[in-house]
Amino acid sequence: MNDLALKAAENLSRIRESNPLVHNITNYVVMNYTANALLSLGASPVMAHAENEVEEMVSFAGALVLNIGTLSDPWIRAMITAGARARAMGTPVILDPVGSGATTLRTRTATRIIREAGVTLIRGNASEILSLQQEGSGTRGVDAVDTVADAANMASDLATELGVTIAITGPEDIVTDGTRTARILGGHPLMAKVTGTGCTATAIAGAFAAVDPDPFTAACSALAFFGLAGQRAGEQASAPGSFMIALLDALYTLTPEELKSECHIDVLPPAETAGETGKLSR
Ligand SMILES: Nc1ncnc2c1ncn2[C@@H]1O[C@H](COP(=O)(O)OP(=O)(O)OP(=O)(O)O)[C@@H](O)[C@H]1O
Ligand SMILES: Cc1ncsc1CCO
Ligand SMILES: [Mg+2]
Repeated sequence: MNDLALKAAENLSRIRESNPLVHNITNYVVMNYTANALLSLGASPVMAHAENEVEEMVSFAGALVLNIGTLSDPWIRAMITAGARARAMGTPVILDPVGSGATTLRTRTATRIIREAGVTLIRGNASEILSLQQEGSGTRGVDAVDTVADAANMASDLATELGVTIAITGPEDIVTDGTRTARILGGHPLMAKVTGTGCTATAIAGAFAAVDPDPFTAACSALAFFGLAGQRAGEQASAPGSFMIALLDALYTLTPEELKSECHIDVLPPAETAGETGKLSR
């Protein structure tokens, strides 16, 4: 057990005690599941995307989650407006750049939100994160076509350049703020067979950011918690439908004590990051 595991347990307790409101401007595909995931975890979700409502809503939220999964122009304006208000209030803003790299609209919107909406934490799969630096990345849709190791090699520099924390998910997860880097293990292959588990990881990161002012430790805590819940769900269910339900249940039943003793978070040395086959130099 290390300090990050202790912090994860403390953050989970804080969420369950304080029930933070998480304002989500998210996609149609995952709205219901992510709202249920936040409720199971112990947070309070609200989905609100009307341009003339988001400033008021975000003003009493503990965190704002922006997800570009099903974009349209009014939603983009709402995300920028909500982000600006969150930034002015010092409220954490978490971005999920769903499908960034697949189309020009997605890539441009993701980078615009990062510039204009006060983003503190970005959570995406490897291809989405790579696209934030490389024009013309090979993403075809919302699923990753690159490995976590590919993206981890550049994420630390990108985090420094953008002044944000970056979380890359996949079979293993990497979190970096440019100075500190951690690897989180856990989860289950069925997580990639249920749509929106990445969006759910991002929403959960919103709940942790609402109780932890350090986006790096908030992201490590959230992914360690979600990874352990995925592992538990995989022990209960062997196919995607029942896995979805088992995952929601695991978010509800996992205790801070279990998280502290069973989660897998490794702090990586400054000059190294991890790949699926071992350590890679940055
Ligand atoms: N093969 C795997 N083994 C273990 N955990 C996994 C695996 N694939 C994904 N995960 C976990 O699933 C969650 C979602 O990660 P993923 O990278 O698939 O997101 P995503 O591609 O953005 O998903 P979506 O777009 O469907 O929301 C993360 O918590 C990650 O750790
Ligand atoms: C499948 C899909 N398409 C747009 S958003 C989304 C949910 C997973 O990212
Ligand atoms: Mg995604």
